[in-house]
Amino acid sequence: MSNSPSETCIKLPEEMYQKGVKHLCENGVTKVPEKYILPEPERPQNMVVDGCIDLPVIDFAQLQGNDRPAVLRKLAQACQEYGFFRLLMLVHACMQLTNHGISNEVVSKMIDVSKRFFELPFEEREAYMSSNLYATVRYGTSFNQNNDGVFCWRDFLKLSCHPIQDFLSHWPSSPVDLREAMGKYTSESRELYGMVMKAIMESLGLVIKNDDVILEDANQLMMLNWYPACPQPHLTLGLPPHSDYGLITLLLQDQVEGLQIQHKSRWLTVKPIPNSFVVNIGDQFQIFSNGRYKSVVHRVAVNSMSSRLSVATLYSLPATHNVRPSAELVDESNPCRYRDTSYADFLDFLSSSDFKCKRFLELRKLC
Ligand SMILES: O=C(O)CCC(=O)C(=O)O
Ligand SMILES: [Fe+2]
Repeated sequence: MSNSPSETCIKLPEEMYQKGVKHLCENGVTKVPEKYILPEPERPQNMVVDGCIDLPVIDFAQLQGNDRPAVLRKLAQACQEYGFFRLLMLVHACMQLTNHGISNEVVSKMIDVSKRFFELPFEEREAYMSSNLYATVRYGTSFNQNNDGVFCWRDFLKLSCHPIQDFLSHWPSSPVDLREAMGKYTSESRELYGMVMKAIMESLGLVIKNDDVILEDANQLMMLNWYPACPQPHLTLGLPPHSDYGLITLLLQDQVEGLQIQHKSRWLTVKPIPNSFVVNIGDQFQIFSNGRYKSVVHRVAVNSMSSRLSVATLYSLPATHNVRPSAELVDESNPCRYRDTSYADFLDFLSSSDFKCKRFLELRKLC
């Protein structure tokens, strides 16, 4: 399909776009407005999509059991080759797992209450809108609505989560069960993060103590992403190609597919599978591992049939900490590959970047 001829292109006042995609759809938009239409080469159907990817599966029960060394080897391979893996929470439906980090009930309540948040009347959601990137509770749209030339087909609610007692009372009070359901999810997700991070460190041959800053003080941020069903999904994207900034991201998604990862120059769709999380390495961990583990570019496609929800919990070093390659992973044959990076460097990048440049890591490379 060619770029839509201007006479058929919908153009709306800028403030309409700032209110988000859900608001547009609620106001009867039946075609994708010009603001969301990507240049032809960047449209999803013009980049090779090569089917689905079976991400390496890390079975949480096995990771906690006698097979740990073998699972850690698999984990190392997944982080080197894909930068992504699937964390399977339950192996057999009938098996009672203890210590498995997060319960099905907490996960399904989290998905349910998130969907109900996005279904609230616009006036209620709007109360949390802010263009301030530092806001600890922020409802917004697109990737970076302050800068994006072309907008993405996504609305989001961003919540700071750690320490929870500092933030819970600022989170939306509607739906009435939001704070309780998301508070529980946040705490259980953090437990899971601790176990996953210890395993990732161990897979690199590193030991991490419970009071290490990476465990105890890691910043925790939750991104609730809502991708409304889109009348012309071939023209736009839910999220543009990007890598995540932090250490690792734990991604929970509903049953609608949309996430695609770049692997050997191809775009591959990650099928949603119940009882599992998708875990990916972020830029900070690529730097920390001196390039051993990969922070992989991914994006989100939208579709005309269903809206989609995902909850990305991003763990990163506290804003006061610089990230640099671990001394234990630097030697003569593995020279230091990245310059020291502060959170301020990242925010500078974020506020200056546009839709086409989402590769913060490239700017931090030494060789
Ligand atoms: O919606 C998804 O599947 C991915 C979301 C994502 O990449 C992000 O929030 O950084
Ligand atoms: Fe992401």
